[in-house]
Amino acid sequence: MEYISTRGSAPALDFEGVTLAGLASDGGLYLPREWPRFSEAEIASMAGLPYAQLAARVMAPFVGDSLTQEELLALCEQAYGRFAHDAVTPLVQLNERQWLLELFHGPTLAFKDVALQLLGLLFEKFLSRRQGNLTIVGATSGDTGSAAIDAVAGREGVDIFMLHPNGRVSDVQRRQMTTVRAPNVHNIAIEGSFDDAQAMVKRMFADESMTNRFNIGAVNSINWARLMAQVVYYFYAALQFGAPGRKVAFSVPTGNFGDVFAGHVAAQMGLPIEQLIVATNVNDILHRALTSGDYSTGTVTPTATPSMDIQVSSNFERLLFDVGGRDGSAMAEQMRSFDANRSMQLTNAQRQGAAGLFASYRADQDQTSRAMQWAYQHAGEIIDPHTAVGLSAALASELDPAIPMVTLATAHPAKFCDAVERATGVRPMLPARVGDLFAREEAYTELPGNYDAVRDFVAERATPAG
Ligand SMILES: Cc1ncc(COP(=O)(O)O)c(C=O)c1O
Ligand SMILES: N[C@@H](CCOP(=O)(O)O)C(=O)O
Repeated sequence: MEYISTRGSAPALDFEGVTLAGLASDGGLYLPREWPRFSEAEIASMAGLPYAQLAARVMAPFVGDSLTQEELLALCEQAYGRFAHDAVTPLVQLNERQWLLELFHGPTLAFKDVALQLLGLLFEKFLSRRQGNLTIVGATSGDTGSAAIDAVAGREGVDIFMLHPNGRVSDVQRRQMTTVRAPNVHNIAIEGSFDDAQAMVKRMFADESMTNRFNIGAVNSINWARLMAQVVYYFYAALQFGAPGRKVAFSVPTGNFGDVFAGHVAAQMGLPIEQLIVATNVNDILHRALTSGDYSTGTVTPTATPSMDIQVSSNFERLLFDVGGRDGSAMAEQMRSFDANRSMQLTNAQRQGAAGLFASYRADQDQTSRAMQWAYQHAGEIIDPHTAVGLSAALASELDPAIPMVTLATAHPAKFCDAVERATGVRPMLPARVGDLFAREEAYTELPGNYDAVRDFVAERATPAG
């Protein structure tokens, strides 16, 4: 399998290469040169497979010859063996039409674990074949950080520097990052928003004073391997509803557009997905882009769904490239203009290409609270506010009610216990597997929202490439 950059001028790489590279050297994002496609018979033959086996089958075409099938299966069994539910990502029924796909049974209680548990093992495998160290630089609005730190803490040959927006993540999210004690883990709280942190991370990939000394790697969904692993649970859910013979729709709480792009990939691979709903909070740039073609940033508004307080959605570039004609130089020009103006118009091809599969929806705080209340009163389920944004969209959908509607439940409600308690009167408890989170000591460094300060901090502590 060969991977190309959305901006057309970075070298094509194989799976091992894109996993270690993260962002492409031209500033673009890698994706497969062509989508692999399963026949209906191949999809039917996946029904009933345990999660790890299904994962190895779905991901095999993307991995190519970077791993043998046995190696890939062994990594999947190790990664998904750490989940607290036998089904890994169980489906829960809310009523005759509405379902939740619970993605939060991993070690850090959010959907990020599904991909990051595997990515930590992939890094270890690929680094063992090469000499040298990897310096991971990541940005988080709360969940990627803890999942990535859990996945790489204490691993040989890897340092991780995780930037979170100071004061804009929940207490549980912050503590899940800052109470991990391992010499290779460095937490940085920066002044500003997630977008500011993400922009600094991308800048570091383009900074030769850093890339000449360090192998900079990515754990955010700019890394293709993250998205690849997220494709699997769309298959897992759809197969239970009778795919390939029956269609299914998904409502996806969206911020950086990684999770919902994984649904797009599943559809390209032959999964019968009728619709993907991009559900946003009031930071609704994606909803505006999909309904009017206007992709313009505003200021980021802090909400009770902090992990989705994002305006610049990295993976939207992958969609625009894919549905807009796969023209790397046009995409590079469009993104240059976006970077300069903080605003761009989608082309007709991009709008029409997206309209085939995607719908969008924006939930404000009241609608989010009402969805939490609805889940509790009608189905006895306590859900987190991010999931509630998705459920609000799912409940408002006018799609054919015969098509099952699956909302991705992206986080455990206890990660956002204050917001859940305000909406439902119930305070969810943290599962025992996160241990004594509030008794442990925190360690993190506060830095200004200034690239030079972050670069110097990383450069002083990271291990050179070797
Ligand atoms: C709990 C939760 N829900 C939803 C999202 C949005 O997912 P994505 O950024 O892949 O669109 C995030 C952050 O990524 C998250 O942490
Ligand atoms: N919501 C995310 C933001 C980063 O998104 P990613 O999927 O690109 O890592 C978070 O919780 O950190």
